[in-house]
Amino acid sequence: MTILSTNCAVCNVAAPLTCTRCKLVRYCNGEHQKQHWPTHKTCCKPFKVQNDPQLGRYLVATQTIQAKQIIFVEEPLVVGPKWFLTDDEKSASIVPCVACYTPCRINKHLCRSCRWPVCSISCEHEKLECSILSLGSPPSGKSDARGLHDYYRHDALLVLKCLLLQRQHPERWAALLEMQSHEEERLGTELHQEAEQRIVSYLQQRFLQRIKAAKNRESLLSEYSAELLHRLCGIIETNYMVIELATGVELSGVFRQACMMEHACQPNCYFQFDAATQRIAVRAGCDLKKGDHLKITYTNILWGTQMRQHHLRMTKHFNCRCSRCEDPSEYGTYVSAMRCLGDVSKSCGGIQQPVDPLDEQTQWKCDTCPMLVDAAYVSEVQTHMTDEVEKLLAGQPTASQVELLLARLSQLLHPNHFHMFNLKHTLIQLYGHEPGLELATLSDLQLGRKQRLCEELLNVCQSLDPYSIKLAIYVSVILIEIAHTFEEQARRSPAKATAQLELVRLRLLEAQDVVEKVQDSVAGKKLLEKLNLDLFEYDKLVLANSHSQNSHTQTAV
Ligand SMILES: C[S@@+](CC[C@H](N)C(=O)[O-])C[C@H]1O[C@@H](n2cnc3c(N)ncnc32)[C@H](O)[C@@H]1O
Repeated sequence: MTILSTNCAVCNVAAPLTCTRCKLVRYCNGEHQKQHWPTHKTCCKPFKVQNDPQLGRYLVATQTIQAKQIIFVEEPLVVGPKWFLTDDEKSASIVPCVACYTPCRINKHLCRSCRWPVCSISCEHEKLECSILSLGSPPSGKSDARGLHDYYRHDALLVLKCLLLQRQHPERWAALLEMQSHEEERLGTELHQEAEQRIVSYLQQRFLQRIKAAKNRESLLSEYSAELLHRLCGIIETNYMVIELATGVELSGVFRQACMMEHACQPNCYFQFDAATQRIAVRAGCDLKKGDHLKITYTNILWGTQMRQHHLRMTKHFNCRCSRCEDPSEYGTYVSAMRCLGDVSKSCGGIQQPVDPLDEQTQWKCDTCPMLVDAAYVSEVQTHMTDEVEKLLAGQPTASQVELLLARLSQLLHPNHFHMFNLKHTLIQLYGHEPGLELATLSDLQLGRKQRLCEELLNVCQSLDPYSIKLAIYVSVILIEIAHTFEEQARRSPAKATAQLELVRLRLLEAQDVVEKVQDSVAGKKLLEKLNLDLFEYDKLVLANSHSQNSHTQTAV
């Protein structure tokens, strides 16, 4: 993706100068820059940094900003391999190339100097990083998989890359150290212990402690104490942003300004990453007014309040007090709500919600009967269900298997509960696509169910994320599936076909607009391809429909 035009804003020729304030607009010469200023000043750098005792630094719009407008573009302070690996990734035989992050076999090609995995022998990486990694004792050719994984811990390299800034970019190093690290809150926590084992002792014992004895130590690093490494882990943990490349590779980056955006469970900004320049562009997700805070979501927007709060407390050390977190019904979606089972004498079927959603230990009360249940009970039920849902979805289930689990969970959960949401989102992609359940073979009842499920899911998404920022992929899938049901209905009832086809067109265009935000991700790219095919199919249907309408008219005449 090219984020910005590289041409002059006045005459559109290749332009070497950039507006020094916003760094967004280019000019071929100073004359054109001056000439453009009266127009450009109305939108140049439309935000400022502010400070608050609770939020720390945060960003505020200083003027109206239109939806999708780029608010700022910036280079990273540091970018490196994915910061948190899943268990499967920790023991995978495919790892990111130490130089360019292209996935490569762990023991196929190794950098000639440091002996770390590279995608090809000619792919070179940064010299200082290579010199430090060269101090290690790489596993021999005979090492088993465990030995290789213990040594090549690419998830520790982001901290090493931070350390390198001391020498490579002192100004970036200073900016990095200004970032919030929550060092004190981390002490004694699991996060701290994990960082000690995964990063700090690993980097120190394998590489950094060998600097003192190195012949070229003067040219390496001077500061690498355990305390400093822990501080860097805290800075990364508090601030890192996930960057998904078009290849599917996930990186982690720390950005001076973008990382100042505060968290809200309903975001109003989103960002796109340009792999070629490594720059990030922050865009408005909706129209913003002067004084609006620029907000992104640090956690999973589809989780219920208790899970989001827990995650934010554990990893970012704050209690979110946003309007969604304060609302027991979560904007009327009930994505955390449980079904009340009543007591031994009487069943109920009411809805149970947290009395105080901001309190982890809160009781949950029924909206119909006096029943109260403990947070521990709710948490146990949810954990059990997480296991069941994850297990089922990991195994590529059939529609009838998903329906069975849905029916079972519906005894205990609100129809919009996030577990139900996940199952239903899978189901809408099975009805119409599973062998034997293709659109044409669905009964009217099944087609109606698909459509109702789509509408329910869309309502939840629009309440939680009205600008389809975090849920762009989910929403595009739903819109595409709604379009499929309308298309099938058009095929089934020729009398209503013209009206149904218009609905298909509207839903597909809506999906196209939403998917634009995530067009650089693997899922976004796939959806765009699917949308193009669907639009082609739509055109064919419109043509066929107009032929059949014409022939009807002629027959009637
Ligand atoms: C990515 S940093 C944001 C920049 C940070 N405020 C600074 O001054 O560097 C994340 C940290 O900002 C604070 N923060 C962000 N959003 C917040 C919110 N909605 N409520 C309270 N604190 C928040 C928390 O301390 C969090 O760990």
